[in-house]
Amino acid sequence: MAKTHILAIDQGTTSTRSLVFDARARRIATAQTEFEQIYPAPGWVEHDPEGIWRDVLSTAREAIAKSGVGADGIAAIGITNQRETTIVWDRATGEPLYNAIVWQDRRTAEHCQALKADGAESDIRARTGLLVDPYFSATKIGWILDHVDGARARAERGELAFGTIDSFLLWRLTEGRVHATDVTNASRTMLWNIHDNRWDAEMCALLGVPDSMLPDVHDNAHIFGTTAPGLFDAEIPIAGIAGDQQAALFGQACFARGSAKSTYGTGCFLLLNTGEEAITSDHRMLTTPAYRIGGKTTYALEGSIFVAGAAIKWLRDGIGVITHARETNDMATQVPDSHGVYMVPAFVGLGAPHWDPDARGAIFGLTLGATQAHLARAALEAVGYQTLDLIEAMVMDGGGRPAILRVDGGMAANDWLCQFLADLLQAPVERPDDLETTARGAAFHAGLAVGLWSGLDELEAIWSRDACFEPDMPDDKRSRLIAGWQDALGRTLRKN
Ligand SMILES: Nc1ncnc2c1ncn2[C@@H]1O[C@H](COP(=O)(O)OP(=O)(O)O)[C@@H](O)[C@H]1O
Ligand SMILES: O=P(O)(O)OC[C@H](O)CO
Repeated sequence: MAKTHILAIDQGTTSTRSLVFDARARRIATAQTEFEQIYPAPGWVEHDPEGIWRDVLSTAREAIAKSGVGADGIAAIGITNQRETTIVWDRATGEPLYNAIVWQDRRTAEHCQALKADGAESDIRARTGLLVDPYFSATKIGWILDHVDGARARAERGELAFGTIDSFLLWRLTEGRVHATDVTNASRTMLWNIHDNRWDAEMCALLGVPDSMLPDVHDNAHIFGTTAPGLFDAEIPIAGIAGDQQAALFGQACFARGSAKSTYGTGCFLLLNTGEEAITSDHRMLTTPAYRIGGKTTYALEGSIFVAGAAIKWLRDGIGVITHARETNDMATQVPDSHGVYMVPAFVGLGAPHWDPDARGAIFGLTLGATQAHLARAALEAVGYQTLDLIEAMVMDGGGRPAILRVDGGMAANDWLCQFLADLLQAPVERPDDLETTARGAAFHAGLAVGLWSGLDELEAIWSRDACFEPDMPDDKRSRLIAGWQDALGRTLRKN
């Protein structure tokens, strides 16, 4: 059978999906399952690695079956994953020593404070492009080595392996034959030198991670290995790996310097392609490889907002203002403005560009005329204002102002939000016909590696648009709205 399809595995924070794409990158089959979040203590978040592996295998088999092309028709597998989440396993048995410690987990906050107090932040930033924060993998690895009996000694003897989820899945898919990752996942560990393209010995020493634990690092489009016999009805090359936000940038065909995508799910992650230049941000953005193909790295600036769709979920589950997230679209349309109501959704602090972990959510401007519709509109507007703040920070960093913003994620289905984004950013907002851009990005990498697609030009031609929202708001209104947001934000930030 002709091998013309790609299986993408998208292992996310709350669900595991497997999707089959055809040679035009059209999604022809999807299988998905949600899984358990484990909260052993306040601020701790874990996942069961064995459960993740079972879900990957079962959804992959189901998606292949649904596609009707059979394992024989699959040219390659692409993996994309929640980033930073950390697993340490035994090289001899493949068994994890501890649950996966998830990117949201804050248990290493004190370690990070100590690193900052020791003045390590600027060096870490210069080498890795990251801020010092429990978000990234290195302090999580250290925690496992220091809290699982005998782990540090075993790591020093070379008996243990570390990996982000992609790397663990690759190990399992190849039955322990391959211990590797890609450059985007490596770059989220705080151990990877983004300029020299190597594990950084000084970072490993500073953070107490033996280099024998670390995976080999390859391009995103690369034949990492082949699935072990018996897992599927055919042995399939694993030919693409990328962290989920970088995969979404790639899936959105943001290949040119200055192109940008924003993914609106629970939170929002905005990545701006900065070409061959790794821009160090003065405004607390992250510098990150977007992709590496043929040994050549393309970089991005990244801004992360912790709460986007989660505020809509709060309107539904927390205070019962709506029954379905999609209702917010009509509610926002019903009123001419938010009636002076501003929501600052700092439910878990504020991420980029403020990084204020102690800020808390607030609603300003309430009068007796305020209604549920105004509240819904204010929640959507807050996503727009925060996106604008990220773009302005990136512009000040020298990343350039994106001519167009491409959006995806569940919340991008909201037309009103897309229009408001266009109005605030004064730039067209484009939505692709398939919002599963993360999986598509992983499929793109895998397809490139096995020659299903010839190069970026062909991928760009494959990308197709569902809608384009053009800016249409008078300047004075825009300025007035933004001034109101900045006032509300200023009152919320803890330093005020
Ligand atoms: N039409 C909509 N309008 C506003 N918010 C929405 C809409 N549809 C979904 N959402 C929000 O988007 C989020 C789901 O998006 P998704 O990309 O599936 O998130 P994740 O992958 O982070 O779980 C939820 O928080 C939900 O409240
Ligand atoms: O799994 P998601 O879509 O919530 O993405 C998580 C990010 O990769 C965390 O950095």
